[in-house]
Parts: sequence; structure tokens; C-alpha cells
Amino acid sequence: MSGGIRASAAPRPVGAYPHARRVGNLLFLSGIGPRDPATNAIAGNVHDAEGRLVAHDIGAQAHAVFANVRAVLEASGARWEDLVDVTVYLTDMAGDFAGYNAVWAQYFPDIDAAPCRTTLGIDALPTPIAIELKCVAALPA
Ligand SMILES: N/C(=C\C=C\C(=O)O)C(=O)O
Repeated sequence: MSGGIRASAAPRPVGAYPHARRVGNLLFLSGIGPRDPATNAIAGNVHDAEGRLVAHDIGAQAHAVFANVRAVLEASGARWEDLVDVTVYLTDMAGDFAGYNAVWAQYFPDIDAAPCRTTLGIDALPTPIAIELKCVAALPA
């Protein structure tokens, strides 16, 4: 088993875990959200004058989280095409499924080449994000 992989171009983990870990030709990524790697700001979150979160743009969050996944893959020597399984967590399935699903189709236009996917609706995520991805990639032997 390899050591934990840290990607400088991805947002810092929010706890004591690596961005990814390789076991044989499999690469397991930690769950990651749409935080900006440089500022830690969450893409697409809208706040009122008092700083309360009042809305989010799921399209912006989906693009940002895919960028973060790509950064971790690249830091791990893997490619986008190596993704084989993605679990998607949404905090607002009713409001966000269509928007996130449309962005997904932009990143995976060929169904035959797309990773397997499971989408779950959950109450909350560790940071005030609306989407988190948990990915597994298989590197070429
Ligand atoms: N993977 C976890 C959180 C990720 C949050 C984020 O990227 O914004 C965790 O707490 O396990």
C-alpha cells in the first residue's frame, strides 16, 4: 500500500486524511467538495449581508468539485479516464439532481466510458457544501 497522497492543487483536507491512497492499481480518493484550493471558499455559495448562507449554485459547485477531483487524480498519476466508480452525495436531491446531472454529462459525454455512479441524498456534509464526490480510479497495469 502506498503512503497517503496530498495534492497541492486541491483544497486542503478538512481532517486528518490524505487526498488519495493507492493500493495496487486502484486509487481511492477521499470525499471532496467544491472548495477553492487557494482561498478555501466554497464555489457557488451565496450569503446575505450578515454572512448567512442563503443559496447555492449547484452548477458552479459541480464544476468546482470535478476540478478538485481532477487535481487529485493528476497528483496521483491518474487520468480522468481512469475513474471507475463515483459516489455522489447531495444535500438537496430534489433541488440539485437535475443541475448536477447536466454538469456530469459534460464531463462524461460517453456513457460507455463513464465511471459507475451512485447518487445519494443526505442531510448534511462536513462543510457547507451541497455536493461531495467519493471516487475510485483504476490505473493501467
Ligand atoms: N472528506 C471529508 C470532507 C470533505 C469536505 C470538503 O472537501 O469540503 C471528510 O470530512 O471526511
